[in-house]
Amino acid sequence: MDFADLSKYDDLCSDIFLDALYLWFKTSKMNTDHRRPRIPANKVLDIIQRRVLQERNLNDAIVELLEYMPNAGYEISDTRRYKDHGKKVEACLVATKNWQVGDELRLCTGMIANLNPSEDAMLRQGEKDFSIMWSTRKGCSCLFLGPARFVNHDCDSNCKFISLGQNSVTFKVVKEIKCGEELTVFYGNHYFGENNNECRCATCEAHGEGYFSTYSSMTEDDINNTDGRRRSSRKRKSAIHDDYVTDHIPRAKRTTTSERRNSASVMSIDFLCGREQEEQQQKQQQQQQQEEQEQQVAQQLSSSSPSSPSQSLPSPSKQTQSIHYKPPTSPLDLLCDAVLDAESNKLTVLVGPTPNKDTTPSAVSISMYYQQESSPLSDDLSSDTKADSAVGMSPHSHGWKEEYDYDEQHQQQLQQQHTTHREESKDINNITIENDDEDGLSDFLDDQSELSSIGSTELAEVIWSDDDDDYDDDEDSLSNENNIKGGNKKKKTKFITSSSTTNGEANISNKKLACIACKRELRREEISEQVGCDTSITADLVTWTWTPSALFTDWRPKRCPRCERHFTVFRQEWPNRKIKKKKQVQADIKSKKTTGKKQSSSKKKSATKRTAVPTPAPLKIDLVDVFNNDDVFSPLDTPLSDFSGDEDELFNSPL
Ligand SMILES: C[S@@+](CC[C@H](N)C(=O)[O-])C[C@H]1O[C@@H](n2cnc3c(N)ncnc32)[C@H](O)[C@@H]1O
Repeated sequence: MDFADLSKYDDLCSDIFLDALYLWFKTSKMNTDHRRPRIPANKVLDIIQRRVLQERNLNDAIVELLEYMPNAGYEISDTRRYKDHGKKVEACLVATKNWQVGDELRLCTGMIANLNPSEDAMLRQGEKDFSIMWSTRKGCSCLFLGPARFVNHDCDSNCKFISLGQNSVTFKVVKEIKCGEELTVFYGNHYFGENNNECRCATCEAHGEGYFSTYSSMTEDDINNTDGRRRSSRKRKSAIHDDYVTDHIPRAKRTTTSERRNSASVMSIDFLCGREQEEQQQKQQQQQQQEEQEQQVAQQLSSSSPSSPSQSLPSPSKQTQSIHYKPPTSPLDLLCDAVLDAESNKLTVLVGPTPNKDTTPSAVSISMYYQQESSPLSDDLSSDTKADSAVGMSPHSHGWKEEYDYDEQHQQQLQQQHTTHREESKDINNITIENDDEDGLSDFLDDQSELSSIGSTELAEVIWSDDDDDYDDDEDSLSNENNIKGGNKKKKTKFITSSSTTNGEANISNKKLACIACKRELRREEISEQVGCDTSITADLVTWTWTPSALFTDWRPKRCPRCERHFTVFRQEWPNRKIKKKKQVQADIKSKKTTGKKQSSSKKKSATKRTAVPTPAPLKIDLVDVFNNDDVFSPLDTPLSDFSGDEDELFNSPL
């Protein structure tokens, strides 16, 4: 991919998937003439449906989609730290889970395209040099785009760049990161002026350095030239370019002025090139040379043809700020192109109890996340309900998994899956869908995602109570059976995980909805207010962060009132489902009552606390079928929340 393509794709994808659907401001664009494609979200869905689902041509676009997902362990968020004294908002990367040293953010990648000197100059002229790296090895500047390009610099960063295959970059965690913290890398020693004295990172602020240092660090000229105010980082950068001595330039090639300039003001990617990748880099260089030769030949050929479109294109030096070297392509084509070029594949959505191993790691799951009571749940695989479609490739077990002690047998099973998965994906150093894995998505699943992505939608049991506000009752002390039997009208929602029901024993726990990021519990009234629904159906609400899965639904994301960063509350897909489950549970309770007399007294005691519910078969919805089947629902026309079709057909049909 050359830099022009990369720029266009990045502009397009940021526009569609970030600006239009997620952020409330526009992210910076490489092409100043970039216009938001007049493709409504439905159209995007349509494209995905036709090109990806029907034609079954998945490719790196799916990877791109997954990369933009929050449960990759990060999300693209907003910050006012870095520009215009907090007046201008910029993008940043924020962790959506805890990360540990050594973890790799495999779903936060950036692509690098080489820049030739004129392209480089053009970008600088148009002040589009906010994401340029210098590669000593390649001896050229590189354009760095993709989700990873939103990483900001910190002088004591918590991540570092690492190479992820050819021309792809990701991050390795070098300092423990807590959920909600910004992900940062170290760009270089002089990226923000000499010795980064215009750096506005949190570390500089804490130590009174960089931009936050006293004016004593400014030269008299600086003060005179700026009426006592600091020059902008960019002005300062250019002002000091020529003052640089080579000693200031870390590891960059120190030959020409322009190269020194590059080195001073761009991120260095030297450290991406570990020794173990030497060979790969050489191959890369060879391939690059070959490509360049091919390009030259192609250029010669095209210039010999008068009708050639490339001839009408302006030379880079005549370009203004746009990066269109190629004949304009419609955004639709761009998106389609990005979506094509992959092996035939099938995207499956699982909605239902924890599927067995055979169905697992490949699925993109619509699942839910409920925050547990603070007491550990020994009998409940609460983690089954974590919202996810893809998560990071953390080599460690941590995060929620640490917090909850769950079914041992299930844990072993999952660990085994994880090991198998790890072995299968050991050699993969690039995020591509290219393994033998049936759905090709297992690479995106780790010890967490295997649990969460395959996670079950729990069986919801509703119990009615007189005290609607009593949200904090100890559910363990409650018996569903007793509550119903005793005519207690307090409404309680109990969730019975499939993992527990496999033991023939229903483990029940009352769960609260909470923001995934800030963990703030959301009260039903609040949720009702947010989603505009009656409090009586808040049991159907689930917490989500933004995910492409939401593209396939009509869920309306809302921001968490506290952290104001995460889209939190959505309607469940099929609100009426609860009623079915309730009936089912009641029926089970009834049948249990008749057989209950036969139970031993100890078993009786246990039966009053827990209700065994047969595990329904997991509902696998082939998106192709779903999208094609108007009888089920059409995500393009009918909001899922309005779905009033035959649920029995949906939930009880054989898979
Ligand atoms: C690779 S981009 C990072 C993403 C950027 N925030 C955005 O919204 O596009 C680099 C730009 O981020 C800003 N930036 C990142 N770290 C910074 C820091 N420590 N101090 C000042 N500006 C910073 C500068 O504007 C810089 O040109």
